[in-house]
Amino acid sequence: MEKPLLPLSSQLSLQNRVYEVTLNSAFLSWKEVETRPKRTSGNIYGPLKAAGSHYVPVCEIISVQETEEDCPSTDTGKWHKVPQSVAESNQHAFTVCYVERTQKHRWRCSDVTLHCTDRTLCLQWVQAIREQLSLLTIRPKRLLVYINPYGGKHHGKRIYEQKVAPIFSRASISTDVIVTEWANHARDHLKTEADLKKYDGVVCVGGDGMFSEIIHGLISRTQCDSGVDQDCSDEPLIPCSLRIGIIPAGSTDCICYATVGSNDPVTSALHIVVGDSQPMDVCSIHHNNTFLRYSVSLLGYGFYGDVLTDSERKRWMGPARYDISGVKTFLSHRYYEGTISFLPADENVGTPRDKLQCRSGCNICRLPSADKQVSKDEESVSDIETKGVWKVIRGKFLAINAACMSCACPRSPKGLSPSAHLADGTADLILVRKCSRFDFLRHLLRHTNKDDQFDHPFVEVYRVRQFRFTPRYEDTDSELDLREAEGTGHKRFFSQICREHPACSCSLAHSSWNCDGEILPHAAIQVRVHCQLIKLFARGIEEQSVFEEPYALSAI
Ligand SMILES: Nc1ncnc2c1ncn2[C@@H]1O[C@H](COP(=O)(O)OP(=O)(O)OP(=O)(O)O)[C@@H](O)[C@H]1O
Ligand SMILES: CCCCCCCCCCCCC/C=C/[C@@H](O)[C@H](CO)NC(=O)CCCCC
Ligand SMILES: [Ca+2]
Repeated sequence: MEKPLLPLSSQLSLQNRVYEVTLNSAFLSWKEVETRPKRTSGNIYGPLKAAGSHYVPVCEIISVQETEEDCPSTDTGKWHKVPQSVAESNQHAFTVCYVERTQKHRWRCSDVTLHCTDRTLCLQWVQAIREQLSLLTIRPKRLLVYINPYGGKHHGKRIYEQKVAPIFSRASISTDVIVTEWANHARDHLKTEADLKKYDGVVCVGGDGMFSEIIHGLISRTQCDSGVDQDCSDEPLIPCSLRIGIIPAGSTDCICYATVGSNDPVTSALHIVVGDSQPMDVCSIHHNNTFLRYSVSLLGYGFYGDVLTDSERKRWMGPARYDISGVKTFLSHRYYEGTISFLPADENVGTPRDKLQCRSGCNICRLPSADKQVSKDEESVSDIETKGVWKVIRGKFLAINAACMSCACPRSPKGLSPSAHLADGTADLILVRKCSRFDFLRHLLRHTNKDDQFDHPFVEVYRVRQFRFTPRYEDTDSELDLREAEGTGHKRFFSQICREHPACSCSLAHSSWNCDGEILPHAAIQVRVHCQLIKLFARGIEEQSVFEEPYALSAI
């Protein structure tokens, strides 16, 4: 068959109505054709108004296939599939599967089956659409999938098999699937074993902790292959080339929610299929000259560190563990002393309180940042950063949080820092100073409603590129001793007394850092944001108008 020329246009039928169907390089459209009813006793009724126009962007078509029509069997009267070749002439049809937007940023697969008068026309349509799809080279063809069977409510395997695998197979994506057998299985496999050249992306089925494993594996592998020493906190890191898809199956699923707008496995699978790409910042965390971990969502000392420490003992409860530990930690109302020093970001990346939320195609994330200029100017990141002025803040804090992105999640739909950006090379540093329980509750509750959680005299927020934290107890050896001692009732008693009587020079009160849901082994840390170090199969949260009026005719 000859190569079909575009635009291709035919009159095809859909649910017994005739449609003008057109394919060009951007859209597939179908529009009902004006029809005149048959003449009866010389009267003409009409013309009837043309109704129902539909536009599907080619980049949102998932697949096309020739359709097998259902016909009644002559002997049994039951319905069964008849291969297209033996079907009646008008029953030649093809089905196009495409993305449909529903509520709350969710995507669904929708189908349209168009009937042709003959098979040649039908095959011409299938071929033309397939050809357009083959031009979309950003779409992944081969994926490496890791499933954490124990994330969230332990539904990861079922979610993948029932909701995601059928979509991948419909989109002709081939997969190698690994169901993890131990913690850090995925990380270590990516770091040392996986033949990454075979794949166009990596898919993570699980929660934020599982995603963290994947990025640690990929980032370490990339640095190792390029000879970059991760222990050296000054050295710029090499961006990872493979994109990562997240199929949410965890307890918080904040990275998925904040990059897609929902924690829905089908939506995430469709963002992977269409080959979306969203760059993301990553924080590196060092203790002296030792690399500790990477973080993309929350780095929290004090309140969120304590919630996590307590909730780890309650893993068996599933996602509810965070609510129980949250209430317990809130009631304990502990505060911590320490010093934060930070390097503020330039003004042109906005401020944490400017209410300019990061959305699909965000202008702030497209600005060249200090980090991104490095290769152009042949100037090292540290040269640029030392030109800034470090600020130092000392005090008593209930919480010290750093968010590289909004950290929106079902618990807090606007997130920990609603105006933080996914890919601007900065993090928002939030300091919650010691205040009353009542005030802290008001602050926490504002994460769940429209009020500004930073609009309190005891809360400060800064947009930063780097920061350091030193707890008041300085001696790192005693830090470890304390951790070991915490288990004994005797020490816990004295530690409590010391917290409540700060005049006592012991200063035993200490917390831990919650790093994307993992506890860090040190409290004294140095953090630096690496602009756009990784890429996800996502596009950021779409503006609501895209959902309300998809492809309004006036816009085309
Ligand atoms: N096969 C496995 N057995 C035990 N632990 C695993 C396995 N695979 C992965 N893990 C670990 O399980 C931890 C939790 O996983 P995950 O993030 O998927 O779920 P979650 O903690 O319920 O969700 P969230 O991180 O969103 O709060 C991760 O730290 C990961 O390293
Ligand atoms: C009394 C009302 C209180 C309401 C408070 C709501 C505040 C919610 C802000 C949520 C911010 C989540 C940030 C994401 C953190 C993840 O990297 C991490 C791993 O999944 N999850 C937690 O640490 C789990 C953190 C859970 C905290 C409760
Ligand atoms: Ca950022």
